[in-house]
Amino acid sequence: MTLEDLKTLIREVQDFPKEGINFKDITTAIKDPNAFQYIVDQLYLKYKDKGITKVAGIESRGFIVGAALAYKLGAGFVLIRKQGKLPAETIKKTYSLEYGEDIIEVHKDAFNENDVVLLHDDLLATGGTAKAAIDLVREFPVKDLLVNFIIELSFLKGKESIASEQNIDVDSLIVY
Ligand SMILES: O=P(O)(O)OC[C@H]1O[C@H](OP(=O)(O)OP(=O)(O)O)[C@H](O)[C@@H]1O
Ligand SMILES: Nc1ncnc2[nH]cnc12
Repeated sequence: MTLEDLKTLIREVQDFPKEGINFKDITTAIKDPNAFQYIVDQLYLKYKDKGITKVAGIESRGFIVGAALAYKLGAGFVLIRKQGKLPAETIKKTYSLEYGEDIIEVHKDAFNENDVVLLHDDLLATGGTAKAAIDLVREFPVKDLLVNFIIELSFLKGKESIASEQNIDVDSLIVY
């Protein structure tokens, strides 16, 4: 498996969920055992020496590889969820994304001062979701925060909007 092989396994669906959106569908990649293993292994190689204590995955597509990666790194896993799904006390952020608006939240006891957090999602588009998730993690006194995506849509400038102002290590496996 190579990055080029992986790219061919990501399906593009035109006009989903709205007209004008070219949706990058990872389901066709992660159902392939070699591709799924390749994604997790590539991210593991990048982060294995960074002292990551917790991977925080963004609902829902950020849970899939995020949880596998946390297991492989020997880290814990934290759920950043859409509003109303987490049972205990939370903190929340409203955000806009490429095709709408939403609220995400995380449990108030999710992180502590010993944590080096790797925030993970499948895809970076406008950066609205990631920025809200970064703001959530930044409410905790964590040691460090790194951010990772499987896919970045660079023409939407999401990386600029999250990395430049906040000086954060942001990386993506595939850039379109
Ligand atoms: O950079 P942005 O413009 O904010 O868009 C990126 C977000 O959009 C998608 O999630 P979606 O809200 O569709 O939810 P899902 O993972 O549950 O499908 C994707 O998984 C990212 O979380
Ligand atoms: N174009 C896109 N494809 C898949 N997920 C997305 N989330 C936001 N924009 C997206």
